[in-house]
Formats: sequence, C-alpha cells, structure tokens
Amino acid sequence: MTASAGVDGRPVVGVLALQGDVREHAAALEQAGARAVGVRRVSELEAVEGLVLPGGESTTIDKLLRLFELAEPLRRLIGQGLPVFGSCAGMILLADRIEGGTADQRTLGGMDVVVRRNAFGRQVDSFEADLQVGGISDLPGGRPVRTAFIRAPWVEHAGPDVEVLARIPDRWADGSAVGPAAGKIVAARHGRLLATAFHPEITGDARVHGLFVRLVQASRRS
Ligand SMILES: NC(=O)CC[C@H](N)C(=O)O
Repeated sequence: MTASAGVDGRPVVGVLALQGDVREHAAALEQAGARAVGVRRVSELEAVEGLVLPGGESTTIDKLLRLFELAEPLRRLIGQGLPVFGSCAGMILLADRIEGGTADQRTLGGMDVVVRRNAFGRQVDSFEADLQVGGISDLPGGRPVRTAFIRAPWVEHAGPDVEVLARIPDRWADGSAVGPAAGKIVAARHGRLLATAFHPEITGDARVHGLFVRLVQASRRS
C-alpha cells in the first residue's frame, strides 16, 4: 500500500492505536469523509496520508511510541510534512516544549508552542464548553463547537507561525467568570499540524475532523 492508496478517492487517515479512544476518532474521520485505519507499526504509519494522535496519557503514549519504535519514524514524517492532528495528550506530543511534564518525558515536537500539562487544575479538571473555533464556527452558518476537556492542557505560548483557532472565553455560558484559564489558547494550527486541548471525538460533532481532513486533502495537492 502506498501513501496514495485511497482506492475510492477518500484520504487514508491513520489513528495512532496505542492508547486512547481510537474508535471514536475513526468514526469521526469516516463521518468527515476519510478512510480511517489504526496505526501500530511503522509499515502502517508509512501508508497513511494523515495521522490522528488521540488523547490518553502523554507520558504513557510517549513510552509506547518509543517501545513500538514509532517515535523516530513519526518525527521524520512530521519533518517531511505529514499532516497530524493531536487532541489533548496528542497536543502535548506535538508541542516543541512542555511545562509540567515528567523528568524523562519527550515529545515528538513540530509545533512551535509551549504546552502546559494538566493546566486546568483540580477544580475544573473535566468540563464541556461551546467554543468558537476558527475555520469552523466562522464559516457561513457555522455554530460553536461542543468540546470536552478531560485533564486537558492549554497552550501557554505560541510562536509567530502558529495560527490560534480557539481560546477559552472570559465568561462561561452561565455568566460566571472563568478565572485563570480565561483567554488561554486551546486549538491551534502550525503548517500541517493541528492541535486541540479538548476532545472533539466524543461530542458527536465531526467538524474538527472535517477541518483536518481538508488539511490532508490540501497537502495532497501541494
Ligand atoms: N485527556 C487527555 O488526553 C489528558 C492528557 C493528560 N492529562 C496528559 O498529560 O497526558
């Protein structure tokens, strides 16, 4: 199988299947018009046109990537322009630098961002919110995206080539003040890398996956 093996024209998008909610991502990708395949080996990685890094525990995924000898090939493919979408722990893996990581934790890197792990803290460690997401909610007829945050990171700092797609608002929908998370970046794109601090795969809205599938299709042509 080659990288252009989309027999029916659909882009072939892999979901890293080492840990996390692989099935939900695969379903959202299919809904968004891609052919989704699980990726556990280098041969499978080399056959995809784009890759999703699901949420889970970034320290565990980091260890498994090294154990399965996928870390180096994946770093190389990211360097060569493979489109990758990282959600939550996946966002941590795409960050060039992290805060709050364990001593031996490594990332794949590629996005010029500093990401803080477990940033929302104990009080609000899991919550859902409707967010304005660039490239989605600003389209004609676009609505906010229902997002789920689970012990999520945020982007502490983004470099000049990073496009900010979503921030936490100043107030929640009920009017209460957000506090220290207000204004923090929770979705961003840097070239062909897309990252969200939230999980878009569990709220039944495939538009973030749609944004990624369009990125994969655009990379095919260039
Ligand atoms: N839902 C998630 O992916 C949580 C991420 C997790 N807190 C980590 O640091 O990896």
